[in-house]
Amino acid sequence: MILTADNITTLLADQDLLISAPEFDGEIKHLAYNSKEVVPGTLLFIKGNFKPEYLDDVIKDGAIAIVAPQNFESMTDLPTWVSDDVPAAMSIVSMAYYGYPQNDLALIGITGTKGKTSTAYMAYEILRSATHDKVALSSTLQVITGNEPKYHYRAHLTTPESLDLFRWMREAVDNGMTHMVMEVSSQAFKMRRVYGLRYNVGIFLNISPDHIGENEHPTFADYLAHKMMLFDHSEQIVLNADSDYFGTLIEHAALNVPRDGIWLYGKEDADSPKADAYFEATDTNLHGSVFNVREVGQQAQHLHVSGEYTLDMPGDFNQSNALAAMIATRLVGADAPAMVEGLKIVKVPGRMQVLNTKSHGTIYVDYAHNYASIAALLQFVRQNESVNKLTVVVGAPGNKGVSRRPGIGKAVSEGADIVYLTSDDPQYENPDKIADEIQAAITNPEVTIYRQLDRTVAITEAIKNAGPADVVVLAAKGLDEYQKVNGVDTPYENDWAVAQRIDSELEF
Ligand SMILES: CC(=O)N[C@H]1[C@@H](OP(=O)(O)OP(=O)(O)OC[C@H]2O[C@@H](n3ccc(=O)[nH]c3=O)[C@H](O)[C@@H]2O)O[C@H](CO)[C@@H](O)[C@@H]1O[C@H](C)C(=O)N[C@@H](C)C(=O)N[C@H](CCC(=O)O)C(=O)O
Ligand SMILES: Nc1ncnc2c1ncn2[C@@H]1O[C@H](COP(=O)(O)OP(=O)(O)OP(=O)(O)O)[C@@H](O)[C@H]1O
Repeated sequence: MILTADNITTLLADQDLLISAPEFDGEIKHLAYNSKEVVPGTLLFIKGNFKPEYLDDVIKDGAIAIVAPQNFESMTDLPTWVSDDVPAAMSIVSMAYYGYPQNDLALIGITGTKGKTSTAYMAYEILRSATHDKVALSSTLQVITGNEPKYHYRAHLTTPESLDLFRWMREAVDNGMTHMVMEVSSQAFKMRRVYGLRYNVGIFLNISPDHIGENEHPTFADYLAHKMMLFDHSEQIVLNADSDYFGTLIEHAALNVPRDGIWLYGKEDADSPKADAYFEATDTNLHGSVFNVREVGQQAQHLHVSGEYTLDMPGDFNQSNALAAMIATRLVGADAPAMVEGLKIVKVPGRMQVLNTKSHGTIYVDYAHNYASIAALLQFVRQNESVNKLTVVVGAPGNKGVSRRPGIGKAVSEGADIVYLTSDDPQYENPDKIADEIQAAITNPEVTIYRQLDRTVAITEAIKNAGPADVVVLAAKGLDEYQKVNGVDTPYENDWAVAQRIDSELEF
């Protein structure tokens, strides 16, 4: 793909993203936002904390022009488009460069404080069944643009940089994909990674205080405002009627989408506003769930999703995620048999993975790492009357999400019998101090607290001491295979592998 200098000037001017354009008539053969990705013919976008010294390599490696904020034009002789919003400019130029691949994809965008990845995999699996494998995925865990393993990429962000996103979308379209499911973080809206992109269906799962701090959102209001940008960019919206701040959410949604394009879902008997579709568990156990979906009112009857579904993932929050995925996929063409099939087989790596042991009860490996998700998980386990003791192994990362620590302690205090406070990516902080902060919020004297900063030893002890009717939750690290310590990714076996190994050693 090739863009001319005139194309770029016009694209940026049309979006009001241009301060000045260079005298230049070259052809752009490649785009990059990192100096290490520059090849001859590259247009480089200079954003974030780009260091002027990178420019030496950029010129040496053959960049022919840059899009940069003010002041950069004086640092280089390279032709420069000056913009006061380079990330937005990058999105607009990237989508054009890759030929607007979004126009050939039915696109579902998913946001929410919790459940984005789980819901994305559910929608992906339903659509795989509905479209005979013509669906792409962009999630925190993986990006999938085709069915062969070479088109499966490890993700580095929940929502990729726009340049990567549109390149992957192009690849998906070229691979014959007709649908795409993607997670859209509030940070992606804030950092303009999805600037100018519209979704056929936007799913809004829930919102609770999170992601507030350095490098994220300064306040909850800022977090909420950026999450609600999904409403401004979606043709239709699937909204959780049980979400906190529902009044604010529906008010904002209604400003952008007519009522017959807003689909509300909720839990049967929850004290929530009227929804179009409800779910209710008909059989829930520690390993999975069977649930019923009921449509209410005239609008909902177009959905045709009433009936009973089996989900191979436990937790009523996952039934809620599943109903959101069902409605959204219905709106882009999936039918009920595809939903039955997709939900029966869906697995989300590191989310609610269940290990049933012979003598040490049920073990969950789960990514829950803030108050809302740990509380929801422990509450779900508690609902099961056969559970004896509930043990949680948990820590919190260093230099990140500091505000989560008291929330983790509170959730443990409300729901656990035993807790092992341990390490979770301590980075440059002392994990013992992080554990102190979590422990300060465990006010329930009934909770037995152990401190074991070696995560592998903590998991070993927790499993060893659990009886056959107990549950052990290994929280917050999912299938991560490293601990971030002092800026280094230190190899770590992963919680699931440790649990399986300990269980087989104990049974032997
Ligand atoms: C605040 C934030 O979102 N920052 C992201 C942003 O940083 P940035 O633009 O300042 O980039 P930087 O790493 O400081 O580097 C500046 C520029 O120099 C370039 N560079 C860098 C090194 C070099 O040798 N040469 C070079 O050209 C980089 O490519 C970049 O364009 O762009 C970088 C990639 O270009 C991201 O890695 C980085 O995410 C950081 C790591 C991050 O932690 N982001 C989190 C907050 C985030 O985005 N999270 C959400 C999920 C939240 C949720 O769960 O809901 C997400 O969508 O992932
Ligand atoms: N709807 C929900 N409400 C509350 N908790 C949930 C919900 N869905 C999932 N969870 C819990 O949150 C954890 C993280 O889920 P998931 O990875 O799907 O969310 P996410 O929004 O992608 O998270 P993150 O932004 O932290 O990557 C799960 O392992 C589960 O414990």
